[in-house]
Amino acid sequence: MDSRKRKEKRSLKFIQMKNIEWKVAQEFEDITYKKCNGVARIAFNRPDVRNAFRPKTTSELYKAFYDAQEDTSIGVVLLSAEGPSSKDGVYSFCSGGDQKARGHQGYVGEDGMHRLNILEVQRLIRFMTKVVIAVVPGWAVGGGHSLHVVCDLTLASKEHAIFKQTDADVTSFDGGYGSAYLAKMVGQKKAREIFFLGRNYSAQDAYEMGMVNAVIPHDELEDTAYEWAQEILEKSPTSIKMLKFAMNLTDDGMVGQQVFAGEATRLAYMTEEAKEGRNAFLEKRKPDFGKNKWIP
Ligand SMILES: CC(C)(COP(=O)(O)OP(=O)(O)OC[C@H]1O[C@@H](n2cnc3c(N)ncnc32)[C@H](O)[C@@H]1OP(=O)(O)O)[C@@H](O)C(=O)NCCC(=O)NCCSC(=O)CCC(=O)c1ccccc1C(=O)O
Repeated sequence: MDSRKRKEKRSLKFIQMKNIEWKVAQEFEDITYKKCNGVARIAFNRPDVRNAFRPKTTSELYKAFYDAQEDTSIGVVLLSAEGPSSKDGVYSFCSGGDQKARGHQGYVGEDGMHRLNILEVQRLIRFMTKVVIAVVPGWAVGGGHSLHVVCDLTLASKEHAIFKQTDADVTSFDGGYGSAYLAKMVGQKKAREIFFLGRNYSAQDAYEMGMVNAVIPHDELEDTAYEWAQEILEKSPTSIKMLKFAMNLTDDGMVGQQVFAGEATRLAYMTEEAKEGRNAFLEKRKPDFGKNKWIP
């Protein structure tokens, strides 16, 4: 493509970007959930407590992510946050588990049950067939930090994003994606530093470590995330899904293999060979898979 065509394409994208008309997909209390042109935007909405999650939040997150997964018009999900805080104007992505909701065995919801259900949200993000982009406008702390780690991509506010791991301050430890996968991303020494010292890291620090894809001026963060989503949506859905699961596979053990193989089975189902296998069974005859089909 010549540079003129590339410029035209970019300006078309810019027009599309400026015409973002988010439509509310479902009303929730602790999150907002909107959709526009193949993109779902799920955002924490407790800015006054730095977007800490309580059981209601995680259950709403799960419902919204599940809906986005089931919606065939959606290819990319932005996990973002509303804000800033009405109390002090500070921006947050998420500050992890709401310590006020923490009980003896987990986080206690309105039903009185002690739960650890942010891990279910993490698994849904990890195993869903759509790309999930963490859009970090401010603090990403504790379980909020782990959430950005588990997302496929992370975009961070140049001015306000701060990455910090406080798990070891409050006797919590995300021993799964939050730490072990982080170590794959930034290296063992750096991951240990992040968890053992609990320091603050800027968007630029996080970018240099390899846990953030791009540092974006705050005012352009949401539009840029939408633009990245639109670029992804131009690609082959099958390729994107298989690439995500291929990259997950080695870190996810047998479950990673299962998820990848499940999608490979779906591709096999779509062949004439598979249809013949099914039809032969239903017609109570021997399948005829044909000759010269054993391609090298
Ligand atoms: C995020 C901070 C560093 C921001 O600091 P600062 O800007 O100075 O703001 P503050 O004045 O501290 O906070 C403003 C306001 O918000 C309230 N708040 C902030 N964070 C939380 C929180 N996590 N829970 C409850 N409330 C919070 C704070 O109290 C203030 O309220 P006021 O009423 O205005 O006083 C800083 O706030 C901070 O360090 N926050 C705590 C971060 C933290 O430790 N988070 C928990 C880490 S552990 C975790 O996330 C569990 C993850 C998890 O769920 C999990 C992981 C692995 C296995 C299982 C599980 C599981 O399911 O449990």
